Amino acid sequence: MNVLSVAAEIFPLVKTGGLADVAGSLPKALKSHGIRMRTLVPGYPSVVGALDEATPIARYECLFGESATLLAGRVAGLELFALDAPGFFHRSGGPYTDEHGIDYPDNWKRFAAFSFVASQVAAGFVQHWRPDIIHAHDWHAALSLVYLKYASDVQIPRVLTVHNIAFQGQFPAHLFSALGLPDKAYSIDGLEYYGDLGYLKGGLQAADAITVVSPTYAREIMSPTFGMGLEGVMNARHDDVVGIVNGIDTDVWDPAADPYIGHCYSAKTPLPRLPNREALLDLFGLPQTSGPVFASINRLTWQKGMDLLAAVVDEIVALDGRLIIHGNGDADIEEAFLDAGRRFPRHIAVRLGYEEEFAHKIHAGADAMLVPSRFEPCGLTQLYALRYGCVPIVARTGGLSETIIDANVAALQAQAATGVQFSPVDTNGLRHALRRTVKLYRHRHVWESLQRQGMKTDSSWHRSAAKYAELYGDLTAADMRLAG
Ligand SMILES: Nc1ncnc2c1ncn2[C@@H]1O[C@H](COP(=O)(O)OP(=O)(O)O[C@H]2O[C@H](CO)[C@@H](O)[C@H](O)[C@H]2O)[C@@H](O)[C@H]1O
Repeated sequence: MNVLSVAAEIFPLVKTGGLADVAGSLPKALKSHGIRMRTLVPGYPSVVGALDEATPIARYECLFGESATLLAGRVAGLELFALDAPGFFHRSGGPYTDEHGIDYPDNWKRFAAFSFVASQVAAGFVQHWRPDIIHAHDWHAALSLVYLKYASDVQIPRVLTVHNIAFQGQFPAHLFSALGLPDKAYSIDGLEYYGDLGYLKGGLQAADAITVVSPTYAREIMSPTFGMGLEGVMNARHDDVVGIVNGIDTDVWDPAADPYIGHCYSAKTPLPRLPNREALLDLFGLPQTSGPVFASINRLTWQKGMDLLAAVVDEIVALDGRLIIHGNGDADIEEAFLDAGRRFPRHIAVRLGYEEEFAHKIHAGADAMLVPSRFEPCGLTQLYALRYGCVPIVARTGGLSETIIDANVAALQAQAATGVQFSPVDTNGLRHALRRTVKLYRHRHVWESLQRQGMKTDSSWHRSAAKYAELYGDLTAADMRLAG
């Protein structure tokens, strides 16, 4: 079976978060199910520059006002199509925002052009490669399903994955006429969204199946608290929604063969974490300690609850813990952590930005990974932490609640616990979780059991890839029944 995946990011070429990790690792995991997934991505310079033997397969003289070339090529075991449209994608900022973090004003057009081309590839535009399914990710690609449904003669089953319903691609309605879609696409069953255009909303309506990155989040976004305005659509599409937890790329995240860490180790020999811990404290300029080393590798945003963490740093200091922060995001949260680092230089170290190498070193050396998200569709950081024997301390929400087993009495007795969950997700809940964690940490055998159970957890794509394969199979079978 051939599947066209459509994503705005893909690891290792362009990444602002978990979407890239999933788009980069799912195709490999599907191979053993006989599925050949090729991914269309925007032709950012980092993508176009990395393509091996890039072959131009189509040329657009005027694609939404820009010239563009559709390229095919391979990178790191991935089969890619890249839409090389310099006017849209060769920019000095990030994939969606300029260097000041401001959304590009023409995002509506950039991702409409990208999605339009995706719909053409889905419809069999590329010689010798016809997809059986189109699988779009998040709002940047959602319009591809709308183009396919309303503006194509060829139809194939359409799948949309919601990685985070907070990002919806909402634009003024007057832009509709520039999208080249028939009028009927602007309706309550289509793109219309509270009088605006809703790219994600349109994709949710046009999809034959909607996947959400955990069953818990799939339920949560049917409520106003988490649905962010789309709860009505999610409820209406209820029968076509399936929650599938993300897997991780166990080749990229493997403490037994990680090129970024000084001392490799595995569940059988977890002791060598100690030199990694020492090296990590040195790297971040913190004194060595017998107290717990907490870390958080995160976007510094409200969603991730990083303002809550910044508000309780005094608790970590009082518990004689260390805290390592790596990430970037909202200016006030960045400043709150920098300030904490200045106030408690022996306890708190901050490195703004994001580098894969630091992320790996931190997972391999820290004792506990803090993930205090207010909502979390799935979450990958806690899965990487599990595999690295870095005990996850997570908010009880979304995918975090179903991937980490709380160290309650029953779970500890059964030797099943892998971390700490906390609720309510506020500063009191987080303070309580920190105190619980330190108590567990002081019981070496209990702590080592948490680490061992975590490292034994299978967070690979194994089970989840099978669920995607099953979904694709069901959709193509239904499609053939309709055609027959
Ligand atoms: N400041 C930063 N800049 C760049 N990268 C950073 C970063 N901080 C952390 N990262 C990295 O980005 C990834 C984070 O992925 P997550 O899944 O935890 O959250 P994210 O909100 O990005 O993804 C969304 O999509 C994924 C995939 O479906 C869901 O798991 C998740 O719940 C949902 O919010 C990790 O690889 C992490 O190391």
